[in-house]
Order: sequence, then structure tokens, then C-alpha cells
Amino acid sequence: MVTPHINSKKNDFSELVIMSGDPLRVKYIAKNFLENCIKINSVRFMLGYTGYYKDVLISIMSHGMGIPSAAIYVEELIKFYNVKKIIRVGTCGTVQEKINLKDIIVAMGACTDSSFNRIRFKNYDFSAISDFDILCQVIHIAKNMNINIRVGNFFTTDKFYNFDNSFYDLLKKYKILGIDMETAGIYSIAAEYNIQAVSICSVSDHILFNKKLSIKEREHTFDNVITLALNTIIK
Ligand SMILES: O=P(O)(O)O[C@H]1O[C@H](CO)[C@@H](O)[C@H]1O
Ligand SMILES: O=c1cc[nH]c(=O)[nH]1
Repeated sequence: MVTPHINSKKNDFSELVIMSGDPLRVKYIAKNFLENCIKINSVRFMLGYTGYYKDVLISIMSHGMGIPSAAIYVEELIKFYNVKKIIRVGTCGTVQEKINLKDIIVAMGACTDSSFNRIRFKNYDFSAISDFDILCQVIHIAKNMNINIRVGNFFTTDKFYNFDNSFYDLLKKYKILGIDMETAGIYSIAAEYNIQAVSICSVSDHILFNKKLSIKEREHTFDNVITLALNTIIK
């Protein structure tokens, strides 16, 4: 099976997929956490790998930045490769004073400024939420692994650079914990196709305090998030 963006054979993908925006983070996860790992996609350098984690077949696939890019990969994985469970392992910004760089935030739901969900949902507001069971599993497994997480609302934006401080004040007031660029879209696609999805993000940018992680840190300092995601997806 080949799509315009993925040149893998039908059985190259596991039904369980960890996704991330950055292809180099995907490569890092595959090389450091999977056994007997093979590369299954490199079209547009949107890298994908399949291998074993604790004897379970898992795929790791990049989705690029922004809903339009992520939606292409998520829809193709579901429609052509029979994928049933997706955990996004990403980075996010925050505007909350009590949240620090590298903190882990699980997106229970995601608001958005994108029109993507309105286009899909006949122009109504779609409440983009994670699958409840997989969300509970993340919480349970994080507790067992002694990994601190926060669970709450996200804002998925089309605009990485937003210079309007009143916008960030609004997000802060409405208890938005994380800001990313894909989660709201991934959740609506998951709902349409009845698959499970959840986003787990590490804070890479503190917008309020003007602090950010380096490029290398964004690529591979998230081993706790990765093991949390892997242990959740195999359940
Ligand atoms: O680290 P990733 O998974 O790419 O996620 C975040 O980082 C990118 C912006 O720098 C956007 O894709 C955003 O959602
Ligand atoms: O979308 C994102 C991702 C990381 N940091 C941000 O500020 N926004």
C-alpha cells in the first residue's frame, strides 16, 4: 500500500503508533527504545519506523508541524494502514506560572483557532477530547512509574508566533495548560474514525517567562515522556 506521502507496505505499520512532529525525535525514539527496528518511511524525510517494545510491535511516525500536515499522516495511517491507537509525543508552550520547562502535560481536550474541525463538523464547534480510556491509562501508568504529569486543556494554534499578549492572557485565564499545533485536529480525526488518541507534551517554551529549550533538547531530552507513551500504548 502506498499513499502520496507514505511508501510503506500495508503490514509495515503496527496498529499502535507513537507520533511526533519532529522526524529527528522520531528517529531518536526508534533507535533508542525499539528493538529490531526498521525504517518504513522516508518520503519528504517524514521518517517512520517499526520495531518491538517489550515484545509488542510498535510504529513511530512523524507528522510534521501544524494540523494540515498532521492530518494527512493521521488519516493515511488510519485509512490505509489500519492504525487504531495514536499517542502524540510532542512539545508545547505554556503561559501558566506554575508550569515549568520540561513539565509533562497530557491534553484532555484542545481548543483551536484552526478552522479544520469546523470544516469537518458542518461548521459547528467540535469539542476535541482525548479518548477517555487511553487518558485514564496514561494517568495510571504515570502514577505507577512515578512520573509527574498535569492533565488539562490545550490550545492548538495555526500560528506559532503570536505577538498579542492579550491572547496569552486569555489562555492563562481559561486554564489552558499547553499550546501546540496539532492536538485538536488529531482528536477530531480520531473521533471520526473511532480510534483512540491522546497527546502527551513536554513544555519547550515558557511564553510568559520567555524561556525556551534548545533545539537538541527539543529533539531528545524527553525519555520519561517516551517511556510513558510506550508503556501506555502497549496496554
Ligand atoms: O514538537 P512537536 O511534536 O513538533 O510539537 C510542537 O512543536 C512544533 C512547533 O515548534 C509544532 O509541531 C508543535 O505542535
Ligand atoms: O506550538 C507550540 C509548540 C511549542 N511551543 C510553543 O510555544 N508552541
